This record gives sequence, structure tokens and C-alpha cells, in this order.
Amino acid sequence: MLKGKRGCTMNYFEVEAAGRLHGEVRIPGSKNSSLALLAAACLADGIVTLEGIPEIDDVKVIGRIARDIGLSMQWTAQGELVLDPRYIHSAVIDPGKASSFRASYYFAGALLAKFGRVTVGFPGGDDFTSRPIDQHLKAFQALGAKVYAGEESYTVEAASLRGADIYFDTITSGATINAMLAAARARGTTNLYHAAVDPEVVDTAAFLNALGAKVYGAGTDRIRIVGVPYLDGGRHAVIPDRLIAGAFLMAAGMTGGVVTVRDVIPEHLGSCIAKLGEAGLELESRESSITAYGTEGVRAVRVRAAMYPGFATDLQQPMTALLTQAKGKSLVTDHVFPNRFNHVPQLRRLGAEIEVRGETAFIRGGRPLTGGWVHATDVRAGTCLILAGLAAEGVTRITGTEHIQRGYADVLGSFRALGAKITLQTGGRQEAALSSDCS
Ligand SMILES: CC(=O)N[C@H]1[C@@H](OP(=O)(O)OP(=O)(O)OC[C@H]2O[C@@H](n3ccc(=O)[nH]c3=O)[C@H](O)[C@@H]2O)O[C@H](CO)[C@@H](O)[C@@H]1O
Ligand SMILES: C=C(OP(=O)(O)O)C(=O)O
Repeated sequence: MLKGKRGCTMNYFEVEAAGRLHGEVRIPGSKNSSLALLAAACLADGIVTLEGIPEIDDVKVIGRIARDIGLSMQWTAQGELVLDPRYIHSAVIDPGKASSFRASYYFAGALLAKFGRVTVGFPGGDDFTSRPIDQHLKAFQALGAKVYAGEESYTVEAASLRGADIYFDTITSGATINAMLAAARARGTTNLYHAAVDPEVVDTAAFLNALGAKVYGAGTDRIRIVGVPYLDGGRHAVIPDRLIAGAFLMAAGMTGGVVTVRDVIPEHLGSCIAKLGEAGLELESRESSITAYGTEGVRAVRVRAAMYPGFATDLQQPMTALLTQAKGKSLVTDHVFPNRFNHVPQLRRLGAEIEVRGETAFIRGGRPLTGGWVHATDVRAGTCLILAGLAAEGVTRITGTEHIQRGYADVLGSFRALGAKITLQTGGRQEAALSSDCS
């Protein structure tokens, strides 16, 4: 195994240009929805079965949290996840586990609602910019809870939660979902104003309603939750991962190939499909699949990442890789996380001409990329670098594979099924030590 500059070991992906990608990929369940549903399952008073939860690293951490708190979590032979929340005996989430992924904050809303008190380590997740949780805490406080911040964790408690009117100062999918979780069993009615309209919000509301909750209006910017005293068990299938699907469509553009993503909900990819069309790809949507036809001449475009239904911030990194292939000047601005450009210096190592000024990446596309060592600082930066590696001459070696595996159960298998040459390596040279997060 490879030794990093500070003595850590690391794996890396080796990607070689293999021409046009061609074929079909079945899209797994959404990471972001799954993480919300797994915490939401704690709210139930009966057994919950979830279909389509991906076996990604974040879900494995939740498995370890589940063991700590007494939430039973079993995979069936059919790949369903059966959760029994009836014997949860602790509402303390270990800071080490909580800080290894972002969505640990959902345990705050769910366990607060069920037990009236919860202690959770501060959330981690992709570390590309400051990611406050003030709107989550504001929602809990509006429902009558008190928040105490410690060094590594925060405690939220309430003798009883009461429905309230909550206005979010910014549109946030995380706080919208967390407020729904906390309000689901509160006394009275909660109104969420300026709520996020993301598919993951709608999916979580659908799941809660399948358990007997009364959540109305999810998918609009005003959600009404009529609290209920208990929730049953139930069954729910998670929505497909629109972010993985979008990146595979971009891979078709990157290599001039033809890629079909199956088991998707095309409406969830509306802005992505439109933007790829502007960039010159041909796209064909069917009931549950989309085919992207790449082109020799990708066109330069302007992309502004925004909250749903805007172009997803989690897709601007693979889109940036694609735009390195578009002749002319492209602009990528991220209005959700304005400094989310950690992938740019890495793309530059491969020969891309990109400059970040303020909130915008200016891409002078059409120049050839050349393989080299790069580091994935987060899951989508990883996807971006894989796409760049597919088009680069020579071999691209990507460290930081653990970030990529946080979001993808089988990233290698899916790309290989399309003809990509990509392997996981566990040894190599000192140059791979580009990581600053390994100490
Ligand atoms: C686990 C999960 O689902 N992660 C997703 C979730 O992250 P996350 O839940 O962190 O993102 P949010 O939707 O909450 O963030 C949207 C915006 O609101 C701001 N904000 C958020 C909460 C808060 O209390 N205060 C505040 O100011 C954020 O800084 C950001 O500018 O949505 C992001 C935006 O689509 C995606 O990139 C992440 O993949
Ligand atoms: C930012 C992301 O994830 P998280 O919020 O889990 O860090 C992502 O999936 O791109």
C-alpha cells in the first residue's frame, strides 16, 4: 500500500482513456435520501423496510451508530434493509461517527422527536466550505427545544415539542428535512415557509406519511405537518440517485459515447438534461431511463448551480470536467456553496485551463488533458476527476478514494460496465501524496 508524505497509506484509482463509453448503468438509490430515511426510521413505533438503500460508506457508519443506540438494522437476501427502532435505548450519537458524514444531523431531529433529548456529534461530510447548521437549530428551537453546544457535540432537548411557524432564512434541504422529522410527532401543526423543494425532501415526506405521519405540501415551498402521537412501521422504496445519474450522462459527453441511465426519474434531472442539451449533447428521456449521446463538439455554456430545481451543486464538478472539452469560454458559478471549487486545482494538474475568480470558475475549454496524479477532496470532486481521467491522454491516478466511496457503492463496476479502464490500486509512488487530509 502506498505511503503518503505524512506517513499515511492510501489507495488510488487508476483511470486510462479507453475511447467512447458505451452501454447502460442501473442507477442505485439516492445517497442523500437514504441517509434521511435511515434516521427517519427511528421515529417509527414498528418495523420499517426500506428498498434500494445503497451499501455506501455513509450507510455503513449508520450501521455502527445503529448498534450503539439499539436500532436493529438487517439486510435481507433481496437487498432490502429492515429496521426495528422499538428497542432504541440511547439518544447519544458518538461524535467520531457523527463527524464522519454530513447527514448525522438527521438523528438530532428524529431522536429529539422520539425521546425529547438527543446528543449528537457535529456533522462532517464533504469539507469544501463552511456548512452551518443554524437553520436546523432554529427549527428545533421554534418547536420549543433548547440547544446546548459542547466542544464535539450538541444537545437538543425539550419537555415537549409544539407545532410552530418556521421561516427558513435560506433554502436548505437538510434543515427542511430535519424540521419535518422533529415536527412529525409534535403537538399541533407546524408550517415550514421557504422550504426546499428537492426530491429528497419529497421522498422523506412520502416515507413519513407511509408510517402514518401527516406531512402536506412537500415539493412546494410551504410544508404543513400535523403532529401525530405515534407512527407505525411501514415499507418504502428510496428514489434513484439523480446525482450519480447526471454524472453518467456527462460521461457520455466527456468521451463522445452513448450512455443510458436506467431506473431513474427523468423529472429529477430536468435542469441537468436542459444544460447538457445546451452543451450540444443529444438526450432522450423515457419513462424511467435517459440516454445521452455524446458529440465531438461539446459547446461552451454558462452554469449557475442553485437549489432544486436549479442545476445541482453536486453536479457542477463533473460538469466542469465536461466543459474542459468544450471549445471556448465556459463559466460555472455555485450559488449554493460559493467556494466549492476544490476540484479546479486538480483539473489544472491535468492541463485544464481554469481560473477561479470570486464565486465563478472561468474555463477555457478545448485543450487536451494529460494524465497525472490528482486528489479527490470530496465525493463529487472524485467524479469530476474520473471523468477527466477518461478523456486525458495517458494514466490518471486519483487519491482520496474514500471520499468517492462515501457516495458510490460500486463506482468501478459501473464505469467498467461502460467500457472504462479504471482500477483500484493499493500501492505506488510517493507522488500520490497530494492529500492534506491524511495525518
Ligand atoms: C447529506 C445531504 O443531503 N447532502 C446534501 C445537502 O447538504 P446540506 O444539507 O448540507 O445542504 P443544504 O441544502 O442544507 O444547504 C443549502 C444552503 O443552505 C445553507 N445552510 C444550510 C443549513 C443551515 O442551517 N444554514 C445554512 O446557511 C448552506 O450553507 C447552503 O448554502 O444538500 C446540498 C445542497 O443541495 C448537497 O450539496 C448535499 O449533497
Ligand atoms: C456534499 C455532498 O455530500 P454530503 O452533504 O454528505 O457531504 C455530496 O453528496 O456531494
